[in-house]
Amino acid sequence: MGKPPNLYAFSDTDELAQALRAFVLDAQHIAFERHNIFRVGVSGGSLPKVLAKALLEKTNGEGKLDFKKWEVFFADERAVPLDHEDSNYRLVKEELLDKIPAELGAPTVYPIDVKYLDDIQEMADQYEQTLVKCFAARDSVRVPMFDLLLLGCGPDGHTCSLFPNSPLLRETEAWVLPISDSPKPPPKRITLSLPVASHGIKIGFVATGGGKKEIMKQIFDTEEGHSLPCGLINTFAQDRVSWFVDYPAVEGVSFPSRRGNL
Ligand SMILES: O=C1O[C@H](COP(=O)(O)O)[C@@H](O)[C@H](O)[C@H]1O
Repeated sequence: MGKPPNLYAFSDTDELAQALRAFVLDAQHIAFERHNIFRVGVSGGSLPKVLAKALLEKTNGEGKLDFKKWEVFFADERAVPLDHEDSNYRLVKEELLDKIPAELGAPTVYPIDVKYLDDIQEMADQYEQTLVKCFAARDSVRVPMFDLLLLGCGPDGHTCSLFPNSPLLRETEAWVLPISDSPKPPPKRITLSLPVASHGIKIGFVATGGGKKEIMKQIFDTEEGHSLPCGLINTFAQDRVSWFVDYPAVEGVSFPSRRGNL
């Protein structure tokens, strides 16, 4: 596998959130040094709640989040209105964005263009154009490099809206892809392609709860797990990937996890 990903396990989500905060602060620091802006791709699902705990709860910890220099993009999004209960934007907004204290500044957020709810190819193309404008022209950058990608892992090993055995996993050119038959509802979505979802300076996965332990065993302990979407990102991005999990999610996993500390 080359350089293996980092697997950090914690006794509860409070501890996990503290470590995730340190990880995000580190990524922010690297990004500010690099280009004084912090480009983050976020997922929906269970991630926004844990992320909000990491970023909003007061800690004694060092480091300041400077949200006004953040640009927030969506690793995947469902083709629904932005206030719909299935919208990843709505989830991230309600869990995190709406709760950021004014003194920390407000990020620039890039939701999908809901004009294209009935044409997901066009929606994906438009979102790709958004990335092109923010990250530099497509001609000069083959694949955009996020400062930080924050991803989830479904119980089937999907991440973003890249599902196991999907032909979308073979895409090498497009940055953003439409999907019309997602096995998990709602069916119509857009997603970062695998090359983009693997192209973060840092990539953080968050997976919690016993419901994830079987898939974690597959991803980390089996050969077949390497071809699951999460496993492919581990393989491509190697030690740029860090997993933040709780003990129930790695019960029975043999791959070495570091307990409690980054
Ligand atoms: O459908 C989705 O699922 C994944 C995983 O969700 P989780 O609830 O198991 O963490 C999520 O990362 C993705 O953004 C979402 O659209």
